[in-house]
Amino acid sequence: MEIKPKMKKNVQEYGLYTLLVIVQGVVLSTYNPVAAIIFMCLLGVVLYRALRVNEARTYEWNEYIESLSIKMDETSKKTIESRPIPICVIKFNGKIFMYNELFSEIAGKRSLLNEDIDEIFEDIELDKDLNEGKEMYTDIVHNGRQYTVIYKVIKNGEDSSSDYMMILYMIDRTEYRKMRKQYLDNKNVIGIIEVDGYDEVLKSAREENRSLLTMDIERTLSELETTSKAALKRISGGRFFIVMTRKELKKLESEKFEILDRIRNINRGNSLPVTISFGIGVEGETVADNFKMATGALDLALGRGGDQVVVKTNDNFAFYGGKSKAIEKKTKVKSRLIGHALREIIMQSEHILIMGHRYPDMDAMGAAVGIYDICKSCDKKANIVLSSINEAIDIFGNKVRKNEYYKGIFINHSDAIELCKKDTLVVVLDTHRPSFTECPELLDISEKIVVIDHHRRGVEFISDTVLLFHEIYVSSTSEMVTELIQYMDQDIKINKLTADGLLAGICLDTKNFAFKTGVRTFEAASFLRRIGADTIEVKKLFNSDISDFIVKAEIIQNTKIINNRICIGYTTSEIDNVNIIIAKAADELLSIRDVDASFVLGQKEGKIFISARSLGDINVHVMMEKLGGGGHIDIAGAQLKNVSLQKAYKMVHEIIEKYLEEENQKEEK
Ligand SMILES: Nc1ncnc2c1ncn2[C@@H]1O[C@@H]2COP(=O)(O)O[C@H]3[C@@H](O)[C@H](n4cnc5c(N)ncnc54)O[C@@H]3COP(=O)(O)O[C@H]2[C@H]1O
Ligand SMILES: [Mn+2]
Repeated sequence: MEIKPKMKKNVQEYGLYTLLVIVQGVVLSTYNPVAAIIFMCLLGVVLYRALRVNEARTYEWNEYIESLSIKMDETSKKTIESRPIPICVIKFNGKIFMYNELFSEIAGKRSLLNEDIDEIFEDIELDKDLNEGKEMYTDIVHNGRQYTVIYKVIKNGEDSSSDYMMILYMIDRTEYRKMRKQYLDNKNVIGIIEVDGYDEVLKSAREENRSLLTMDIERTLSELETTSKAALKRISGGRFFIVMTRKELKKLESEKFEILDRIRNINRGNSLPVTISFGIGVEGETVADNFKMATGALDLALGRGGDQVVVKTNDNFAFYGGKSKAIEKKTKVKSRLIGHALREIIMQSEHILIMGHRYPDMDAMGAAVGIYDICKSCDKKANIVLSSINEAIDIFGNKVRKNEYYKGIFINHSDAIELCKKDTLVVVLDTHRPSFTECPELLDISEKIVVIDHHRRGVEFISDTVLLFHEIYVSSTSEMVTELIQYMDQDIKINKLTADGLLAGICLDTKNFAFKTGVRTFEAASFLRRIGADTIEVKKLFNSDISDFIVKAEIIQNTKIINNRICIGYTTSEIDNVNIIIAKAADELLSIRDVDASFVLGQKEGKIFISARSLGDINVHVMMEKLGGGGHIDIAGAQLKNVSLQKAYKMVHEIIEKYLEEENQKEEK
């Protein structure tokens, strides 16, 4: 309103004139007092009238201005009132300025002018962005109904002094949401259940107990069928097919698939525990999609050691359980079959490229020279792809390099990429993650890939293999390659240093025959001993410098023990082989009494390395998976980029706490 300043100005001028006239009156009074009094009285009357007229004009002016804006509001009011959806206009301070009847019905109040929108809808959150015309959305619940509020900023008028306001449209989504939830809840979920090592488990019970064992399994699963309102059907021996709804799946997920524990508790004197692998497909477009996803999920569950549930959605996997160690299978049939197949593939290839994981360790390297010797015995040219000899393999690597037998064995990445053709055989060892291999480019070029690995399956997997040898219950890739050598039809000649390398691989991954060591591990070791492996030479391959001992001491010094059970330590020393030292330190921390698991962190080249170890009760594989790592149930690791050591330490600490918390909850149940 422009009128006020002008009024003030006018009054000031009136004052000046009045002052002048009064001065005149005073001067006049010295000449003629009577005339002066009459003059003064007339002046009073005139002034009074002037003031009254002024007041009346201001009032009229204000009336006029207000009527103008009311007229303007009247038009917009009409449009708003006629709209068939609830609408309201609020000022930027949240006060209601205008609304229609539908809106007041929702709000549950007739008169809403100047009320605060926040007080009517408690959970409303409006983004007060001065972005004129941009449509924004927020969801609220009011009186048990769900609304989507569409709102935008508008200007009340054309000129720069006009006010910004917000217009809100309320869309009632209650019915839609209800139907959507019902639709999603009732969508189908397909599952395939496999009893892990069904035949072996049955055989592990006395003959007369076997039928009881199968009955127990069936009864437990049909309980699941009933409680989940599902349909269950046995497909073959230890395989079942199950269909249920998503609503029921959610219940199973929220109780973390108790069925795993119930199955594991079955006891009919069987020496092997009963466990299941359960693959579930959900969110697929069709039933066929869900079935396909369930099959993939089951493979993944089995590849991770069984005793777990894998739920596959369109773009994700969720894992439940997986606490048991995989059981060593006594049959060597598979090694013989694979050995035979591998020889055939090698014979059909001109050139073989062998690679392990990045930063190869003695297991990968031992297995690599083992495959190299197989190729050599078949008169084929082979190379090991290696960018540089790292500290984990330096003693062995340099011995190989100097040895005439292995002349020209190592090639670097660029040479390998140049050499690699479509039909070049690429043998990947000690990993199944494409991105984790020494030279991932080769996997894109070659159409002939063989993978030999013993790690529990992660989500990422080399899929197009001509031959896959993936056994998670063996100690090491070196053990697997040793078996292949043993069972290949051809007479394979193994160099003594190769035998040392293979034995070193087994020693490393079993921590000198303490972990994951089965009957077959000793058999492989004794085979290697027979063909010339020297245990003292193997031990020397692992010797370390005094500086390593000092860093290890630093780690042990700052190790913290949580709940008397889990160790966490770190080093800030950025030495080259820090990843090996933390691995060794993590191994050693397990020797502390009562300690079940250990985690050690280190850093180099802007990357954080984490080594995790466990005596078996705690699954460090899933804990490291949370950080993008992997490994085995008892030996795992992860690497992190773009985080500080402190941050990484905190992350690991939180994972440990969460684990202990979940375990507590389980115990309380
Ligand atoms: N991002 C990721 N994704 C998937 N898997 C991941 C991963 N990061 C680590 N892993 C897996 O976790 C296991 C533990 O790794 P870590 O480096 O602690 O421990 C490694 C290695 O650093 C350690 N090591 C190597 N040389 C050693 C030596 N001279 N003395 C003691 N330990 C040694 O022995 C362990 C060998 O274990 P293994 O190869 O069977 O399995 C490894 C590794 O393959
Ligand atoms: Mn290994």
